[in-house]
Amino acid sequence: MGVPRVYCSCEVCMEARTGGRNRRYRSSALLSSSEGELLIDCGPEWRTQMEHYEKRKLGHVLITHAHFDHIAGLPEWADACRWQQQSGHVYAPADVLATLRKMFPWLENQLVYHDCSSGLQWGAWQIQPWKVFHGKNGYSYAYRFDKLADNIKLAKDSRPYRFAYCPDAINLSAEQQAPLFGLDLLVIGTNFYKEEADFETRSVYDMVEALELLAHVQPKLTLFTHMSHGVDITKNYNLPAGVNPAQTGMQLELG
Ligand SMILES: O=c1ccn([C@@H]2O[C@H](COP(=O)(O)O)[C@@H](O)[C@H]2O)c(=O)[nH]1
Repeated sequence: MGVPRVYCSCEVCMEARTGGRNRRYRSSALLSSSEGELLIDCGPEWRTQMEHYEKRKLGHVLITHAHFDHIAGLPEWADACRWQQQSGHVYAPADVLATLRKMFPWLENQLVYHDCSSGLQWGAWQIQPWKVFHGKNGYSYAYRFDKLADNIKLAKDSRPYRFAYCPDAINLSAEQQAPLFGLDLLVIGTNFYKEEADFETRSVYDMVEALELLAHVQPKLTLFTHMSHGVDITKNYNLPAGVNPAQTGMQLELG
């Protein structure tokens, strides 16, 4: 979630406006591989971030669900593609693509839609979507990324890298938790440290609930993303080893 919230003057939002450690964009990640770059979600800060990283081109975007904070950058990207006389490629399950068609009927002039319901191979990565409960907002998709074994012999007892990206979920069923086992890295959304609102009004895990999930699925490393003003990054939440809040611009070597 973006911080500061325009309507809010809480301590976290005020710190974001002044000190800036709590200033956060909507969640998104860029996967670089031998195949090129794949952006995961394309929110309203897409242009700001492209400018910040001095990037002029983007060819491929994977979408978790068609909510404003994950797709609002698509029209601007499509416009950039038009001026660069290139096609952009969007990957999402069929129902997400159908919603995008209704919301932005003109985008397919410039963007090519690919239904990835049955998975997608991206360079060394096998990518698989699965449906996750998104509370009052219905459902979203999460993605699991399994690195394909290459010719390099792996050390004994090691195996190719696996990670999952799950920004918008809450109260996952046992079946929905299954792809979260055996991960090297889990990126999971937590709006608040502890959210006090009624469960029926909520849509994303808080950190306290996510820590219970982590104790069960036991990823080697976890990054919390999608943090709203319910998380004060200047505070010490005494998170366990291997669990950290994500930071804008952070980079990780995957495997
Ligand atoms: O149907 C919907 C519901 C919400 N949104 C956008 O999602 C965020 C709020 O996200 P949470 O996942 O509930 O934290 C906000 O930007 C809404 O505008 C939507 O686009 N469509």
